[in-house]
Amino acid sequence: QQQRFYYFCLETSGSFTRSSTYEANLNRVLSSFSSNTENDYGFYNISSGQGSDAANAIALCRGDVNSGDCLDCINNAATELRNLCANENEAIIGYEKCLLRYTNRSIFGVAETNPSFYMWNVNNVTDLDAFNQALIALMDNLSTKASSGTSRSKFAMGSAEVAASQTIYALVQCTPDLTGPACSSCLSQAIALLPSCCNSKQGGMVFGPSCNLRFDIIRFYNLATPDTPFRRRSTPAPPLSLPPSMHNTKKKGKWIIIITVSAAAFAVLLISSCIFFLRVKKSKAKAEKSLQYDFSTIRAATDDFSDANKLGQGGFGAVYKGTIGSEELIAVKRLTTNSGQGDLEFKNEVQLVAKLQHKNLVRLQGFCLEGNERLLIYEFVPNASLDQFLFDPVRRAYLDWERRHKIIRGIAQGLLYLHEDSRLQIIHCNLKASNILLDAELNPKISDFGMARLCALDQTQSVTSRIEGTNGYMAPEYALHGQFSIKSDVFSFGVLLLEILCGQKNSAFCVGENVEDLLSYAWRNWKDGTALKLVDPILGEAPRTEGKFSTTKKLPALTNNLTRF
Ligand SMILES: Nc1ncnc2c1ncn2[C@@H]1O[C@H](COP(=O)(O)OP(=O)(O)OP(=O)(O)O)[C@@H](O)[C@H]1O
Repeated sequence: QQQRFYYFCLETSGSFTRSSTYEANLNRVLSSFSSNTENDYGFYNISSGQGSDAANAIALCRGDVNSGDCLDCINNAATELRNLCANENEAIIGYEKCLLRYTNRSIFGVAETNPSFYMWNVNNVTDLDAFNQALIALMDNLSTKASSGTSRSKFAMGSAEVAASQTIYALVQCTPDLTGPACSSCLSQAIALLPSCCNSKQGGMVFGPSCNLRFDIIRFYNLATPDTPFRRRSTPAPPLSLPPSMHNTKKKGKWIIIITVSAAAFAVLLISSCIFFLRVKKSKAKAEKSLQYDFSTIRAATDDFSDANKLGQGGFGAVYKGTIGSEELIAVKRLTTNSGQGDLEFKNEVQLVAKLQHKNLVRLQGFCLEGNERLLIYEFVPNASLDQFLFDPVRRAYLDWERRHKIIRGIAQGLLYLHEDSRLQIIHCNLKASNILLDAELNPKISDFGMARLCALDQTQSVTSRIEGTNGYMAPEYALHGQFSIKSDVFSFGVLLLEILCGQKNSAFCVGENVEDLLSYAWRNWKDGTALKLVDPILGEAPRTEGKFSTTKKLPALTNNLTRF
């Protein structure tokens, strides 16, 4: 069983339709790994098709993995990625032992650093300064090795002593199609992420499409000699032995050698530390800059926060529609919550939440911070929120069972990502129909996740006061004792699911003329074996034998691109 670390379904490269030429090419590419045995250095680069229908895939196994495990990992990745990413042209998945990406763009030989992903070991190191020094030197050393002209595999692994009792083990790797300088620059950017991801941690990993690195205080790789042909790499390398001349060195000579080496090592460490921290500072400033918007730009984009552009008012502030340039649509949340959070903390939190990207999450594009103004800039999602469809007697008819089912699946996938698959576990705490936005194809996107972090609020207080404890989405232990966990989100998801199924608000549920409590009604009918009574009559009479509902009523046709009602 392979351990999956991350995956991204990338919407930026567009999507394909079922049975399209691109889909056929993609399937061909993904099924050809097993037949392609020429995989020196565990690297595959396979393409099928021409022009915009071309599917290009790259797969790379960790440099110490043998070819059998490598193929198993890649084939499993191909199957999983196709299941996880329904129809995006581009996607990437990473496991402990391999990564796989496909796209309709030409990617061979191109160094790419986005999307990146990192993880860390939760345990802290004891002597931070000594650890960092050893780590920086080791990473720089491995990075030089992997990107040097002699390294055809673009892979290097090794270890460094922190103290007599502690060793750091690390590996770095680029896809072998990169040139040496491209590999070196890719690895520098990955190394520059270490302080923000893994500072003071005993282990960490940074993954990007073209390069990755990992370190730990436990040896996690197989001992093997880098640059031996890939298929022979399962043999352990012989232990290192000192050159005979050194065994014979007299004590005095030994001391000289040690001092010389130490002085040189110290100089290297000093220089690499300076370069390392400069790099980190530069890359952090760059990332912040690209996320930060000027207030004047947003004011112009929203026509000075005009009422005409106001999309609604939520617990954290009003939301406005805006247009940047001639066509980029954004949604701007003008925060009113005065959390007392410092500017730096706010920026850091935005950086973290902006990295959470999934097709079923509303993308946080940036922020604005000027004087008392704090704005969050999101992608604009054109079809408003689920409640505005589901609880509207006319628009509800657009949501046939197929669409509702797709919405439920999407919400579940987005929530799973927040709970389990993202680098930062997020408990939403306020999952409800108005926080599910619908895009032009009625795909659901969860909004308002990470708000407790962005407003530095105590999650219990903020959410209870905003929900006022009565809206029925909260798990009992949360409503009564303020205890929240991913399980409380699952409870809210269950309530939302029932609402989608019956097409009525939990807080205003009626059976005929009688006002009832949706959860009690659902439970009673479930126990009595009459659960179908819950189903929205608009969906038709009964589910088919395989458990799918079908619509008996002819619904008004949806336009390709629904606009906001
Ligand atoms: N990214 C977006 N694109 C389009 N519309 C949005 C976007 N974000 C929010 N909206 C709209 O703005 C309105 C207010 O959203 P907001 O999330 O602030 O409030 P809410 O969900 O009603 O309340 P709460 O703060 O409790 O979550 C909603 O009607 C929503 O449809």
